[in-house]
Parts: sequence; C-alpha cells; structure tokens
Amino acid sequence: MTADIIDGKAFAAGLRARVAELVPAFQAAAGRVPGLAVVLVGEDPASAVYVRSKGKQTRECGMESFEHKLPAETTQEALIALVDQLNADPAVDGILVQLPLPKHIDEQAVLLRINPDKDVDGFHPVNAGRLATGLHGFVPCTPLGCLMLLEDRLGDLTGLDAVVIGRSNIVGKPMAALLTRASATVTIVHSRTRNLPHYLKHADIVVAAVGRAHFVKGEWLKPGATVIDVGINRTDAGLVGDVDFDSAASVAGAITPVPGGVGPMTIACLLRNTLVAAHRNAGVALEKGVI
Ligand SMILES: Nc1nc2c(c(=O)[nH]1)N[C@@H](CN(C=O)c1ccc(C(=O)N[C@@H](CCC(=O)O)C(=O)O)cc1)CN2
Repeated sequence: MTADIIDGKAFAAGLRARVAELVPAFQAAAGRVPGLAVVLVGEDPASAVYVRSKGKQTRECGMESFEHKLPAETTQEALIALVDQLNADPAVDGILVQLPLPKHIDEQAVLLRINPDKDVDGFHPVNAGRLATGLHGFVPCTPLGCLMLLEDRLGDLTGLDAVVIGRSNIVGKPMAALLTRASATVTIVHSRTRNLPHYLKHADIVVAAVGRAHFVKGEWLKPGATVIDVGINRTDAGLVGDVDFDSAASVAGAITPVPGGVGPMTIACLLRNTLVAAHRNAGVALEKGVI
C-alpha cells in the first residue's frame, strides 16, 4: 500500500469540537442554544443508529436535540403535519427527516415541506438551486464533508480534474456543484457511462458514490489520485466502500477508508449546518470562514 489514509474520524472530531466552541457565543447573543429536530419513521436498524448518534453528538456540542420517533405505519399527512409544527417552532433551527422513508411515503413531498432556512440536510430544491447558482444556502452534509477532506488534503482545487461517480440528488449532484464552485474541472459518470475507466485515468480527484461494493478498481486510477469513498455497503465481510480499497491504495496518493472516512463527516457537517442555521434564524452574525 502506498496511499496515505485520510482520517475522516479525526477530522470530524475536530469539526465537532469547533462547533461546540462556538455554541456559547451564540447562546450569549441569542439567549438560547441551537436546536436540531431529527425525525425517524420506522425501525430501519441502520437509520436508528444514525439518529441515535445525531442526538448524542448534538447534545455533546451543547445544542438541543429534539427527537421524534414515529411508527412505520405513520401516514404522509401525519409526517407533514409534524414538519409543519417543527417549521413553526422557534426553538428548532434545523429539521432533518432521516432517509430512507417507508415506501408508502412520498419522500420529495416531505422534503419540499421543510422550511428551506431550517433544511440543514440541504435536500430542499431551494437549497439545491442556491448551491447551483452560488447563493448562500445549506449544502448536503456528505458532499460538504468530502469537500472539507479534499481541501484539507490538497489545498486549492483550482484546475484539478475531478470525477464524481454517481448522480444522486443527495451526493453526486451536490458534490459536482461544490467541486465546480471550487474551480475544479468536473465530470460526472454513473452506472450507465460507457467506458468508465477512461474518465478515471485522468482524474486527480475521484469521489465514488455509486452504491456498489468494491466497484472502483485500482487499475482504473491515475497514480497519486486522491480517492474519496462515499460508499457504505454491508456485506458478509462487514462494511465496505464503493472502492476496492486494497488495489486502489496501491495506486492512489490518498484514500478515505470505510468505515472511518466520509461517514463521520456526515454528522459533523450536520452539526455545523445547524450552528449556521441558528445564527441565520436568530439574526446573530457568524464571522465568515470561522467554521
Ligand atoms: N436525512 C438524511 N438521511 C440520510 C443521510 C443524510 O445525510 N441525511 N445520510 C445517510 C445516513 N447517515 C446519516 O444520516 C450516515 C451514514 C453513515 C455514517 C457513519 O458515520 N458511518 C460510519 C460507519 C457506521 C456504521 O457502522 O454503519 C463510517 O462510515 O465510518 C453517519 C451517518 C443516509 N440517510
């Protein structure tokens, strides 16, 4: 193995510490702490773990966590009524509806109902539009975490060739928008791309978010590339990423592991977005670049 390992777990711990450091000043100015509401519908075991971690890490940062656990049979109307209630609650700065939702609920209808200024997941089309047009909004947490790891590793991304594998609204598309904003030269490839290795051969940066275990092979990579693995695939061998780690690590310059790479950044960025939302909602200034 030649690649450096990018330690997302350590980076995320640093980011959470920074959030915690900034909470007291917000509290002094606003007379309350930032509040994050997390809604879980059903009993998906992985989602339950993520929601528990979100609550715990929110409290550890000194913010208030409002947890709403609803049964799997909850109707779309009932879920939307809860979102409306959270939209109207001044103690709630950020609202997150844990995905995936049960099949009988229209995910888009629920996400559309969240007030864009409380949409700390950055999934509302208003925030997607803000990102695409360079306006202030909320950026989805996983791609934001990937960008932070990339800039920490590479510094200025201007002119670098970046390939994003995957075109989901939650990771692929916002990741491409963020890299474009950072002046990288961006290509999006996906499961229907013909001759995918052709695109990767020239990429300084590869972000893999395709949802297939071990999909990206080391021989497809440019030597020295920085590889960010967003995949979380549960296999008989345990949790693995979208990148074939062993072959990729012998070619790449740096690579994120799974677990311990991008995953922890998702929740740390959620806390960061909640702190930012609280400042905006309360009209309290947050110095540019402070977080
Ligand atoms: N409303 C949302 N739903 C979902 C999101 C999201 O950002 N918003 N992302 C994922 C799940 N997710 C957070 O919700 C998440 C995924 C993974 C991790 C993480 O820390 N992973 C660890 C491994 C943990 C494990 O064993 O499963 C790692 O990679 O090291 C945190 C959060 C889908 N839903």
